[in-house]
Amino acid sequence: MTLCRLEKVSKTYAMGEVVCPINEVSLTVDKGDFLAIEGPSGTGKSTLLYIMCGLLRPTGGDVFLKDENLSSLPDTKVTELRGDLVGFVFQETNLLQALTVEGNLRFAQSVGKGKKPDEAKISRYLEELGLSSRRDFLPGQLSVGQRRRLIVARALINDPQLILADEPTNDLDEMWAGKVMALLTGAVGGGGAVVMVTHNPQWAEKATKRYLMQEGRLVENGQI
Ligand SMILES: Nc1ncnc2c1ncn2[C@@H]1O[C@H](COP(=O)(O)OP(=O)(O)OP(=O)(O)O)[C@@H](O)[C@H]1O
Repeated sequence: MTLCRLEKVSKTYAMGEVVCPINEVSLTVDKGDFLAIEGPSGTGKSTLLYIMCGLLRPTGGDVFLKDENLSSLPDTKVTELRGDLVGFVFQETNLLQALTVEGNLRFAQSVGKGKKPDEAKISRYLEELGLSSRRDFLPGQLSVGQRRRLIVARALINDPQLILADEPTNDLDEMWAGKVMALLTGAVGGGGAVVMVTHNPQWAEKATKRYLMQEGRLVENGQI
């Protein structure tokens, strides 16, 4: 089953200089896929993930989440669809600074598809990601790596079918990076799909398909 499909998607930014990081990219993400996207800094990898879930509208082409063409939907509907289907591991740690670790996860549950608190699941993720002793801390009181793990927990807490992960192992030591990769792989095994942007070939090797972002195009098995 296809979870996300891009058809000849392009994106141009016009902030003085015109930049076209994405140029007629087509891609299909099916259940069971674990895609890694690699490529030099500034080549449009984050832009692509944002477009895939409707956080950013493309300049051209079509984006489908399941069977819904996002270009024909208003922002409110796109937000709803994204909440039902997608978990996003942001590269920037954009946590809610006034809420505790546990509060951030509870908030994510309240706006997610179930809209119900599930304390047992929160405790399980805190345990798995080594944050149990920090559950009452504010994000500003965490280490950078702990914040990264919280961002991962937040993305997974609603069991999304499609996980878009932007450099999810950044700031993590080998042990925690391995744990995050195991959670992502487990989500794929459980019937989901992952698209992961990474600069780390060791983790990219765990994917079922590898792509290189190069001059606005996605090249399968491309070499840096
Ligand atoms: N909001 C924006 N306005 C104008 N230009 C932008 C905007 N966002 C990104 N860009 C430009 O688009 C290009 C691609 O950026 P993007 O963040 O997608 O790259 P990336 O491959 O994810 O980079 P990195 O590996 O460093 O995270 C960059 O040249 C960047 O300057």
